[in-house]
Amino acid sequence: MMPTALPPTPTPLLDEAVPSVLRDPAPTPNASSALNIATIVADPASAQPNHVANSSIAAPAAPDSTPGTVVIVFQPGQEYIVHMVAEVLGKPWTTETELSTLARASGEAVVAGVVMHDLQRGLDGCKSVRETLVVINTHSVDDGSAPEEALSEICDYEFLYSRTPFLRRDLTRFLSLVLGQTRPHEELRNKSRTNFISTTFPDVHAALPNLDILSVGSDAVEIRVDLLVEPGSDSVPSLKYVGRQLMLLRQHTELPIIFTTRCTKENGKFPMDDPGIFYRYLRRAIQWGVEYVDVELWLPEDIRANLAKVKGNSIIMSAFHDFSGNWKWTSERANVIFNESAKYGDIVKMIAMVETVEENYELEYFRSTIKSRGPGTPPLSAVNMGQMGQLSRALNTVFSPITHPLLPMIAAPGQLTAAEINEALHIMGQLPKRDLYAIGSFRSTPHSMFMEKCLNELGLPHSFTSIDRGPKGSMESVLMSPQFGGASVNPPVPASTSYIPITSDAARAIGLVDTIAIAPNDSATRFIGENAAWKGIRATLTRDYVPSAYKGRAAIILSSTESDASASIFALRSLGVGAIYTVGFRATGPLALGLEPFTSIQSVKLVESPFVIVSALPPEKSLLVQPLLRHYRANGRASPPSTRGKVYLDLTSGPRKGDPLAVANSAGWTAYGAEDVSAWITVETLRLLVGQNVPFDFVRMASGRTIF
Ligand SMILES: O=C1C[C@@](O)(C(=O)O)C[C@@H](O)[C@@H]1O
Repeated sequence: MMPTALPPTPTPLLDEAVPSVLRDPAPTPNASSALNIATIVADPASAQPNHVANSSIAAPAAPDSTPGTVVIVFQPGQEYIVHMVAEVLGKPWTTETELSTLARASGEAVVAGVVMHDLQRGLDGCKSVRETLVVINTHSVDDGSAPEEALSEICDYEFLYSRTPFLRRDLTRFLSLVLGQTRPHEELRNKSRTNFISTTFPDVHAALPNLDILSVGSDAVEIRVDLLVEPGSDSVPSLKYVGRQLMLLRQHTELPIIFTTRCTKENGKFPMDDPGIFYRYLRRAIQWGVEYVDVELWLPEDIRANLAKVKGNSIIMSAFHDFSGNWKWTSERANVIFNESAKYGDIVKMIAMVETVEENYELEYFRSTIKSRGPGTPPLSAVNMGQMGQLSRALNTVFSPITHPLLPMIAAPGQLTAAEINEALHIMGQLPKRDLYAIGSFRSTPHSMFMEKCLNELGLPHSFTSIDRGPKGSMESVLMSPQFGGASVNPPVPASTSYIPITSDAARAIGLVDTIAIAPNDSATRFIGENAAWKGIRATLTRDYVPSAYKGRAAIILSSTESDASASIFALRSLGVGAIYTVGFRATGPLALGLEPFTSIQSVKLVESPFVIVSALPPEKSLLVQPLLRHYRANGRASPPSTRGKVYLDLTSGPRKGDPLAVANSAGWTAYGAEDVSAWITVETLRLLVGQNVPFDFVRMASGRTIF
């Protein structure tokens, strides 16, 4: 989606206009907006501010605010990138170059644009407060140029971009990571199995057409920087080339990236005569906001230590490979290597070439000793190479390297695909066949065909059947059958349903279960009621804005019932939104605290402009949101940019009245429809049901289902 609502005129921050920019004054209501709230509110007379203070269930922790001042270094003529950063962060911006003034003045985070030639002078003037600034060099690669190395060096991070439709999302992802707003590893470290696809393309362009299918079953994508081949060069690809390749890959996958410079001794192409070159590339990868960097253990300790010091929010994967064939998991050396790796590695990867199947059992014993060390020990990702080592590739659970038939070559001897690993696990009895269901008021839908396709692609033995909810008691009997292995439930059922004895906190707070997943082994019950919808809604909301952009801002939710709105309320709360105004329903459930019903045009006039509007109205009422979208229009000059509405989420599906998405787009909102949310919900459902990751773009391209 292209950026919206860039400030049409500069919004100065440090002159007289400052108060008006930062204070978020209430917008002047536009008298011509035909706001007929009464047509939406079912029973206006009974709608009162809700002060239900009892059963409050905490929403997940809201994001931290962006710290201090974000300094955006830009090339002459590229000022728009400063505006875009400010948009993504939901913060005001300035081109004030006295960084010291800014650093001292700002209680509130701001974005300061500094043209590249002025940066050094600006930094010289603020040495004592340098650490309060996050300095990001931005560079457009559209003219084939690369950033000056000296400039990259003095900045904390660097964002390389081209002006494509992917720019906004890539920028959001980059900022979310480097500012610590998203921590992809937090989720992955708790997954029972994780895989990463080792791409081996000499040029990322070749990967793009198949990237979605290639990464089915992967939790991350490895870019083997040492295998990239820069046209016209037969040595190490330049940083300029690598930067562009990385940018391209990141624009085309939402998966975290692993940046690997594998050395010649460990089956790679990076020469080992100058370890400093590894530091240069890996340090730059951290500056580029790569989620995982692979740091080889043979590198001198000062290099590894320095990388750990500057890693920011990137995760360090320490890597050790032995190709000699003589290396033993049973030797004391295995412990020494693990301990040395654990000094600076967040994850320890150990890989050895083996000749016998017994060496897999030795590895499993070693793995168990590491596990028994308990909390504080970094997770071990360990496999054996060669055909004899394939068993260990199925048994490893932490970031297993996988390949795919569409790759030009395997990255290491004995690599398996995600499907082969799952098939092996099934044969060994580690992955029993389960009966999965879509339970709802539909028969075979494109959605269930898509699910079957995914199971097939992933080599999973499970069956997938769509069934109607049917008469009372029929769902219960499905759940009680011994083969029952999980279900997506659409429409969702109340979280209080008696035959779903355990529900997740989110499902309980939202009051609805839309997914029934198999509970972890140590649970008292066989399955657990989950809610995938709120995660889908949150993922959609944070595609073009960082989580903290929502913090403290107002939201409006339109719905005919509280239950249609509850997943949205929970998702918005998880983003730390401020006031939530409701239209069309009055909340009484666990999420009701702090919700304010709009009862009349007067109440609309009194409130601050919403940052986000969500409509969960039924199709026949869908057009009722349109006046609100026009009233709080996101473009135009009626109000200062920082007070305008930004995000519109339309959860209505099916044949509808009006075209709220078109209205939202033309009024300048960043608008998303139910299909986007549905695709994210499907991603989440698959994670919950079968523990596998299927990328959003693949789902968006290949499936579709309605949610409400
Ligand atoms: O470290 C590893 C593991 C690997 O060597 C393997 O054995 O599958 C493949 C490499 O691409 C990756 O960086």
